[in-house]
Amino acid sequence: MSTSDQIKRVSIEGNIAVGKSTFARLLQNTEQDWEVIAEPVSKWQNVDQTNQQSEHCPQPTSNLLQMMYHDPKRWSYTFQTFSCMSRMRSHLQPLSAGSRKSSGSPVRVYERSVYSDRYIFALNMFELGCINSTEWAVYQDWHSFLVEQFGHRVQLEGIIYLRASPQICMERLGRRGRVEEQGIQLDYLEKLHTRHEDWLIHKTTKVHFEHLANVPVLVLDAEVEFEKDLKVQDDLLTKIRQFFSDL
Ligand SMILES: Nc1ncnc2c1ncn2[C@@H]1O[C@H](COP(=O)(O)OP(=O)(O)OP(=O)(O)O)[C@@H](O)[C@H]1O
Ligand SMILES: Nc1nc(=O)c2ncn([C@H]3C[C@H](O)[C@@H](CO)O3)c2[nH]1
Repeated sequence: MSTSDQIKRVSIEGNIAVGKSTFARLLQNTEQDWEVIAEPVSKWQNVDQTNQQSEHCPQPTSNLLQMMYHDPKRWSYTFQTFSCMSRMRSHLQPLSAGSRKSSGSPVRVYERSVYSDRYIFALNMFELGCINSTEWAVYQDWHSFLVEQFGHRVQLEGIIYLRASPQICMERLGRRGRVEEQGIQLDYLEKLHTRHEDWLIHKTTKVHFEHLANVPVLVLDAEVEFEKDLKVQDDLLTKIRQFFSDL
């Protein structure tokens, strides 16, 4: 078996600002065999336009994250195509040299996935009326096609769900102060919270891939402050080690 067949692929899922990046950094700094792939937010904030430069379009980048939050009806479909393609690229990225050489059991951890792109965000935008029914049909068609074509290369062996109330996420979002997110209301985080609960806890979201319906989910209480508390970190890491070894 090659290393790429042995590797376990896990995504970290959770509401906006629940602490995924913070948690992912903790994992990255814990074990060499754990490779973390960050969410490609900076790509969304800097869409490269250098190939299309002309007198009418002189700026080399545009901030699609900002555009989506500013005018969601106009930009949500475009955003979801771009976010999902960038997540596909992350899933397909070759293994790092460290993971290839690993004699242990390498785990690749993604911050979100092509599945949360569809079953959390795109679905939510459709339900909010920011993606119309034609756009939703087109999105689902190419999403299913690509996931089926790439097969095991985009499959997950496990999901870690960082769970916290929308109110806690709202406070953390405010503290983080990312400029594009300043207009986000609690109501939006509540809707995303419900989407996560339906998908990962109640399992009532209809998913279109057999492996995804049966994927193990580890639910972690993300309300606790773990950034500076070593005891809490230790408890979380014990759960993670057990989860990874059971996959
Ligand atoms: N367990 C925690 N307790 C208290 N504050 C936290 C905790 N985890 C993260 N934070 C803080 O909350 C803010 C958001 O965290 P982070 O950027 O990791 O969220 P995220 O889930 O990756 O966000 P996004 O959904 O935008 O990718 C940061 O300011 C971080 O320092
Ligand atoms: N509409 C929409 N669709 C997505 O697939 C998606 N993924 C992340 N985000 C937003 C949440 C944070 O503000 C910021 C960083 O996570 O980007 C998304 N927004």
